[in-house]
Amino acid sequence: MRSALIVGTGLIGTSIALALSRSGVTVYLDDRDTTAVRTAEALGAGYLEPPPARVDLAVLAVPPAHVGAVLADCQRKGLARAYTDAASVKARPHDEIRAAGGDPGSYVGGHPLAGAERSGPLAARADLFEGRPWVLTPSPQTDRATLNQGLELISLCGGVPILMDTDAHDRAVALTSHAPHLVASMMAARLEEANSEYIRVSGQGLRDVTRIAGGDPALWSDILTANADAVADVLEAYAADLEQMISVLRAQRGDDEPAREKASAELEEMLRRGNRGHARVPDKRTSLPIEFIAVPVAVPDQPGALARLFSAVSAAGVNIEDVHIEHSLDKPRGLVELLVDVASVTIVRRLLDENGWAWQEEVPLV
Ligand SMILES: NC(=O)c1ccc[n+]([C@@H]2O[C@H](COP(=O)([O-])OP(=O)(O)OC[C@H]3O[C@@H](n4cnc5c(N)ncnc54)[C@H](O)[C@@H]3O)[C@@H](O)[C@H]2O)c1
Ligand SMILES: O=C(O)C(=O)C[C@]1(C(=O)O)C=C[C@@H](O)C=C1
Repeated sequence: MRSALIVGTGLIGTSIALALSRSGVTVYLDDRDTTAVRTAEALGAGYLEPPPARVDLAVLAVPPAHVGAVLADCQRKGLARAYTDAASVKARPHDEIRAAGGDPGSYVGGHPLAGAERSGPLAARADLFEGRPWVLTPSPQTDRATLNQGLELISLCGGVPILMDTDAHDRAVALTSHAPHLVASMMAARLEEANSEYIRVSGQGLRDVTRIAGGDPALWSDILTANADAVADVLEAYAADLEQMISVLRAQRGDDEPAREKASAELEEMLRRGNRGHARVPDKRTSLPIEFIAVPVAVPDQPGALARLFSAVSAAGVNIEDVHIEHSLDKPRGLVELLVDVASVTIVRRLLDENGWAWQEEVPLV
């Protein structure tokens, strides 16, 4: 791929543009919001002027409801040889493309499974898609050259391609992304009017389960309405679980000892089901065929402390595969979990001792 046009230079479009520019692709930027497109240009994501000739690939990183019309418009103008999008739902944009008179041959649907709860170009990162799944939904009409451009895009962004049909994709993300987002919003909504004394008594758990509730309501309302049935199916399953858990907990206040025991067993089984489901969530640790160890290190809440820790580890030639940070609100320190491969643990442990860092027993992750 030599040239690309990115339409929609928000979080996803600018992240794709940065990744492509970094790989030497000439990238042109377009957005109906001039501030967004100028910001993306200032970040080094690409050029503001219209492409002087047909580009190899146009990527439509606009909200799902806009994909059909934007694609038809770009195809009418003949802006690219091939087209893809990044929308979080696939069946409805496919239908809208047909309805808007778009050419299905030069289009392949796309959806990178990476993002953030922040919108706009300032939240963009060139490495956002590294190691992340990226679904392509070719239709029977999609031509081979277009599919290859989609695959090359994913490869240039460091993603992992997955081919699916649109309905299977939408059912999958209803379970793995859309319903969890709505539930995170509902959990966070319960905090809106809660007593602030109660909210103060919160730890990392609440932040973990509500982070995505910070997402853009307009975008998420578009996503959820475009995948409404599949999301409602998942919510019905949650509702059955919720009903069961309410009865299980209410049973604890009765005098019926056998009923209480049965309820406790059901509660524990739900928690075990949760453990088993959680263990199936893929992440960098489980998707790579290497054994990782997490080394938890106490880090003082001081300017430069993290940088000192990271540079000490990298100076020893050890790659930090991933890092999790847990802040202590009431203590002047946090807990930083360094993920390193099993062969490097002894080196890291010695290095931490030599430099006076307090570390805990490492936790094997796979
Ligand atoms: N946010 C995520 O985590 C995430 C992850 C994967 C995929 N996606 C999908 O990527 C797409 C973009 O999401 P985002 O998070 O980057 O949103 P964003 O709000 O950060 O960016 C969207 C951009 O599209 C522009 N835009 C809207 N309509 C347009 C039009 N008709 N023509 C030209 N520009 C237009 C907006 O001005 C905005 O700059 C969405 O389809 C979303 O479903 C989002
Ligand atoms: O990590 C996040 O903040 C996201 O919300 C990313 C996330 C998700 O994993 O559900 C959200 C929507 C997208 O379509 C793809 C990815």
